[in-house]
Amino acid sequence: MTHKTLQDHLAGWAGADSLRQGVAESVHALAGAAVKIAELIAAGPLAGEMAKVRGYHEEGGDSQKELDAIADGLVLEALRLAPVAVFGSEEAEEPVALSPSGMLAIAVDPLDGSSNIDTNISVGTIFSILPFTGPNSLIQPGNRQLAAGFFVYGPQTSLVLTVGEGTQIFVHDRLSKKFLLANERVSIAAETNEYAINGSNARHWDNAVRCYIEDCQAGADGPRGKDFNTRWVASMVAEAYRILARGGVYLYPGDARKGYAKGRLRLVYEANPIAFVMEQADGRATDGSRRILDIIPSKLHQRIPLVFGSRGEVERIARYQIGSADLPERAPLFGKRGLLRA
Ligand SMILES: O=P(O)(O)OC[C@H]1O[C@](O)(COP(=O)(O)O)[C@@H](O)[C@@H]1O
Ligand SMILES: [Mg+2]
Ligand SMILES: [Mg+2]
Repeated sequence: MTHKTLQDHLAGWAGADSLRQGVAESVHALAGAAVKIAELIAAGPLAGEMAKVRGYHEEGGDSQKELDAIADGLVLEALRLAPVAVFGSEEAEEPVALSPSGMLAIAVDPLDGSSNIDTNISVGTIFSILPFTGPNSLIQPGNRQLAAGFFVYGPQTSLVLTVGEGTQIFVHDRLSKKFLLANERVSIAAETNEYAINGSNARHWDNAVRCYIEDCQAGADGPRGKDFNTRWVASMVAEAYRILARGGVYLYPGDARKGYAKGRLRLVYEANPIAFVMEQADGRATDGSRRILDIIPSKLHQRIPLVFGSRGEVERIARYQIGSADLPERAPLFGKRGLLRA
């Protein structure tokens, strides 16, 4: 069986359109960097002390691992050769100006799930490609994205990509050294019985999240009338890939811990690209109630509560948020606070 290459797929999409050709070039540049990152991850401890903490992000205080910084450098180096005017990264406080004639702005999480790189689980690189519109190009709403996606460094090195015409999955073929099309039209089941959330934060959740999870956990004996499975890899790209493959819902809500009022994830280079991929695969992504892609970012490293995955479940969670009338058994429990804490 022959598989279409990423090259052919993007060339067909871009045609003679120069903006699209720029997007295609950028995706190829990202793919080149991803293959190098995948090699380092596959070498694990043989590649050196990649999991060593080398510092803390100024914004938010999360730790930065050696490999976070190396991945960031590889992505930046690759994008210098693409028509990119400005590059924003989780690993750099400020955006970096690249080609003065570039027509694109690209925001990246070079290594998502990096707190797990020493545990041999799947991690990845997330990217969002926007048109360059001037100094604020990186903080356009997600609905302006031209393309977005993520690479997963797991048993397979995969690329999940959308250019706004559905979501496709490519797998890196080690023999031909090319990304080959494995799924041309990903479609997430609307209904699911799997949810992913870090349950250790339960005591910090607000009423809406607590009620939703309690109802799932009550299973066939509760208001949902069916049993649920919990899944939590603590690597969003791995969760997103699983949801694309077999449905499910992921939640990282805001909670009462210090610094977590808006959750943990970043709007510009985590939530927006994941939301674009999800919607193009018939799924949904919200901050609990609002569509992620319509939120206007205020700054590059802004956090946002994030819920994504199977459409029916994401929509149901929004109804818990507002204590909607079609959840009568739960409505009286809804207190003052929703997923979006002020
Ligand atoms: O450790 P926690 O709080 O459960 O958070 C896990 C989440 O944080 C992330 O690791 C955030 O991404 P980074 O690794 O890029 O900081 C997600 O991949 C994951 O879902
Ligand atoms: Mg991340
Ligand atoms: Mg990261």
